[in-house]
Amino acid sequence: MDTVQHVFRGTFVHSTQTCPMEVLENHILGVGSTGKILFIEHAEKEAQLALKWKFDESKIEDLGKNEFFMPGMIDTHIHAPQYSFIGSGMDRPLLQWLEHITFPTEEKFSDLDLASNIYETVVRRTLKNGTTTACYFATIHTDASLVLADIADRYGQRAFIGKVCMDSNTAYPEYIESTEESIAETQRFVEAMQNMKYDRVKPIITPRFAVSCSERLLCELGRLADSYGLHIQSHISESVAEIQEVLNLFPEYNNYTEVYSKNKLLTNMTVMAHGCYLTDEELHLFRSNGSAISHCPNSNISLCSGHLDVSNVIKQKVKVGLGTDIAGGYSISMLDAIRKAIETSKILFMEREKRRKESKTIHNHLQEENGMLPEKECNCRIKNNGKKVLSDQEAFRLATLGGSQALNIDHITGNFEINKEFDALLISPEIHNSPFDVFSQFSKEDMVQRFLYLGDDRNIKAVYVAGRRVVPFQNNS
Ligand SMILES: Nc1nc2[nH]cnc2c(=O)[nH]1
Ligand SMILES: [Zn+2]
Repeated sequence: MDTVQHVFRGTFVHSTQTCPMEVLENHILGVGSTGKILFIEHAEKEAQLALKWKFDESKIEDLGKNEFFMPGMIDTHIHAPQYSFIGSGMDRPLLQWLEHITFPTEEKFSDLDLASNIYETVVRRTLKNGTTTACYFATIHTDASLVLADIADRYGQRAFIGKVCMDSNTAYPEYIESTEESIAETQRFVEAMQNMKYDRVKPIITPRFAVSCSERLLCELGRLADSYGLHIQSHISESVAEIQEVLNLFPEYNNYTEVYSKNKLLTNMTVMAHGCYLTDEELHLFRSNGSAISHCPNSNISLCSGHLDVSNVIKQKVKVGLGTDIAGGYSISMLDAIRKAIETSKILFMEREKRRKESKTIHNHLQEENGMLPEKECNCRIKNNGKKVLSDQEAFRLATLGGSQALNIDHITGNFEINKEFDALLISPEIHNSPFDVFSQFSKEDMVQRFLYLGDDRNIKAVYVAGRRVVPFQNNS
């Protein structure tokens, strides 16, 4: 029997398959020596649990008043080198932004000192903001990508690391590899990562996007992913100009999704960023292949790329998580991704309503809504009840359990179910300098909601990955 490493008593908030946000008050959670959750029960069972798991009740760590644990957040799409220009260059559309800002910056990451410096900063910053798992794009440089892996491991962050592959770049030909080089270097990267035997840092096959990859490269990367049993990440249907470019480059394919699927890049271990313009037919292919979408709402807005209708993605039963897409997105915080996902959903709802109201009389509209009364005439939350707007709870689930499903690691992390690893954030709403206020009438649900909308890293008192406290940072990291 595993020995108990930590026992916490207090409030635990998480998502399950059936409930987007479950608030467990006065509970007790035990973490074993391997970092796995051994039990989570109502605190009235304390004595029984102490007997069964052989721990001393005086060792229980009590949470402060109004504090709670939530699962660590999962950033399913982030470009580590782009942290060096975060919050700048937001006035260009995607393809121009890549050519003029992104590629010239990434090219410089052949310099290992630069890479090490930026990568250490990004790992620290993401961890401090509660990202316990990050799915990173690095650059085309193998050795610098290995540096990122090493830093993530040293700080204890759970991570996927992608050495970026691109053998076609007419926009900025200085930043490119040959097809053979890209394949050989990917193999070298994967084998070097496997030799390191990191516990929680894994390689991920990373064709940048179809615009910058030849068909042969895509095909060989699909083969490599298959033969090594690896995860895959890329971009898809982010902007209209990008889609047009893909259709020009790959005229023999019916749509963007087919370019990846026919090259074995759309598997149940694939996460594709954006997907703003995917048709239901393409979403169907995602679903049947078990592939996921990383919804990156900040980036979609910042680069004026488009909007993803995440409610439709959920309705089509496609796996979906959230991503910051640094530096297309300007915020490192997954709390921002939660907020922007909700706001995008509201914008889409209002646009739909506007179109509907323009084309129909109010009378017809109400009939179509199954007799639902207009908002003024009833008390119900018409938008959420009508399932038209992403709820706060659902957005919370996307940032935690949804991300773990998207990355196919939901058997390991994503919530506080027994046997999963304890990836968790200790949230303290009443910390000194808190960005929001707590009033006496607040329920625990109110507290969580205020944190999601108003909180920041100041409220994240501690971060745990697999039971190990990784924030505040330890001396060796
Ligand atoms: N947002 C974003 N989209 C891309 N498509 C190809 N590369 C990129 C990138 O670095 N960022
Ligand atoms: Zn991206």
